[in-house]
Amino acid sequence: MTPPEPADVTRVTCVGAGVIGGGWAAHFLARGYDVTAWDPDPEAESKLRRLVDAAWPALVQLGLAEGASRDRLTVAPTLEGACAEAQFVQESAPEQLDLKRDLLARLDAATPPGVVIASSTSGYPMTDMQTEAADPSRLLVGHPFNPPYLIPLVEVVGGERTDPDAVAWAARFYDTTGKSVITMDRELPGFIANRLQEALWREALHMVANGEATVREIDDSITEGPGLRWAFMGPCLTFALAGGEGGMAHMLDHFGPSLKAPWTRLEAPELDRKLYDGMVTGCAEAAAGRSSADLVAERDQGVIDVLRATGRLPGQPVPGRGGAPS
Ligand SMILES: NC(=O)C1=CN([C@@H]2O[C@H](COP(=O)(O)OP(=O)(O)OC[C@H]3O[C@@H](n4cnc5c(N)ncnc54)[C@H](O)[C@@H]3O)[C@@H](O)[C@H]2O)C=CC1
Ligand SMILES: C[N+](C)(C)CC(=O)CC(=O)[O-]
Repeated sequence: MTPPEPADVTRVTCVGAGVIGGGWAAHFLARGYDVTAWDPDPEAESKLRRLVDAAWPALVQLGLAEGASRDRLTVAPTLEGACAEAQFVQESAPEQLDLKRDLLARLDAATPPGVVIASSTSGYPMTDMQTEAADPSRLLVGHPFNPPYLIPLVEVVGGERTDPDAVAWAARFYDTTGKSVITMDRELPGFIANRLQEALWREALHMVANGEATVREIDDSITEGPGLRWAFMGPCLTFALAGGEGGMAHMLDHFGPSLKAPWTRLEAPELDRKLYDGMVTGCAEAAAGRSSADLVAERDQGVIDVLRATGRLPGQPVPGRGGAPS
């Protein structure tokens, strides 16, 4: 059986309904889909509905699709029931390889033939996860960014046994739902964005472990500095401007040698108790009394303000900037 045309999809299933599965559910609901969720946690439904309720004001600001409603969310009692009529499945279960392998095989068995099944994994190659499925050809990675209902990017990539047509279908489907898609033609652990984020994160952990900087200084160094540029211009083009009229060529001539300077320490630090506690305490200090719900609301408003200011709200196309959500 072939999957429906991406534009004809009306029903989406989200398996695993935590931070990311719930965020995907909010995204699809806001875009006017019927969403069925399944999660083995008995508390999952109340957590999911709380997450969707917290996300909804931001989604209303962005503009809901015609017919979009939180009433179109159903929580199924079984995985099989959740998948029986799915036209697309987004898996967002915990990041454990054996769990993903078994779960993807179960999803494959429960989902109508031809329907594409995407994993939200943050870094496992699909080749390593599709090993147990009877039909691995429809399994692929659709890696989102938190929160999936606001951050446009999704990285799409198949495994060795994925049908390229399934990858192309998923890219078109995500695009239809308003996501900004990067389709990768090969597997890289961590894909593109997490490979970049991981380098920054590793250095942040080293600085905290060594007492070189506090959590707050690290966060301020990005939000008051490079992060302002990165919202609309990537690190490569930004650094080309560091070369003045000479552009990237002058930038490389000038600063190339510092690539060999000990600015970075590429081995991951040991995540021992001291570092763990230092990060947790440092984040509590940086939150300065704001609850997790306060921070989610602040983040959501901040992302919307940035999207608006940089012309990336629906219907705000800006020349030279790809991937505006529709
Ligand atoms: N948290 C983040 O910032 C991001 C996470 N991801 C990926 O999304 C996936 C989910 O991560 P989170 O939502 O952060 O985790 P989470 O811990 O918030 O949620 C995971 C959910 O999966 C459920 N679950 C447990 N066992 C399950 C099973 N066998 N089948 C189905 N569901 C099961 C849990 O009850 C929980 O509700 C992971 O693969 C992660 O790497 C991707 C992008 C960003
Ligand atoms: C922390 N994380 C590695 C799970 C983050 C991601 O995968 C993407 C994101 O939201 O930054």
